[in-house]
Amino acid sequence: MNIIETPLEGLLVIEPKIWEDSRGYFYESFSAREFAAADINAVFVQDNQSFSQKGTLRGLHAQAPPFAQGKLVRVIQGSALDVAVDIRKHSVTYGQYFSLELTGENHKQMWIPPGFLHGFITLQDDTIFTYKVTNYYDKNSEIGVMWNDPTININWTAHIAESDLLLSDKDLVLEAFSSFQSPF
Ligand SMILES: Cc1cn([C@H]2C[C@H](O)[C@@H](COP(=O)(O)OP(=O)(O)O[C@H]3O[C@H](C)C(=O)[C@H](O)[C@H]3O)O2)c(=O)[nH]c1=O
Repeated sequence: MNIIETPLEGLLVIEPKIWEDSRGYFYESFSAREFAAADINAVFVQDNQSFSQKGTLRGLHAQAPPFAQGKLVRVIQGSALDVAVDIRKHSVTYGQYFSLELTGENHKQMWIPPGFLHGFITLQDDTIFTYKVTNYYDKNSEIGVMWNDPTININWTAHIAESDLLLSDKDLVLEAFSSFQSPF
């Protein structure tokens, strides 16, 4: 697998080796041996999967310590613009984001260590988004910032009209970044 660093220290793009033949394709979607060889410190305890129609925006979410999660994210079917926001208080890139289109065709993944808000917007109907996490879900540890916070200023809607967005009630009332107290 190819590992590509991003401008946010620790946040990585992973391009697995794809084996294609007349039947289709095969690839190792995760290898603890490859992660160890790349010195990526991650022990996964839970896999998540969500199914969304085009224009669904989930985020910006994280879990606070001691339930902070590292996430290995990918799209199995469809496509999504995936976004990670650095909320490590002492990071030189605090408040900055990185985004990448993950699709069922490009097989790209993102390793998002603890200390980042995560979210995505789906760009096609019937998009299946799946990810491995390094800690269990803990509802009381959930933290979040509004998807359209003007300080972070994520360009979500280059592909989707804002009027077509689908968000949960929870995601309509998350915090403003200006008042957000990061626990990282
Ligand atoms: C996250 C989670 C949720 N749930 C249950 C509890 C909720 O009633 C229901 C739907 O959860 P939610 O609306 O929070 O799902 P998303 O909006 O996709 O949340 C995720 O969105 C962004 C993209 C993330 O990176 C996080 O993993 C997560 O916050 O699933 C569980 O049982 N286990 C879990 O790990």
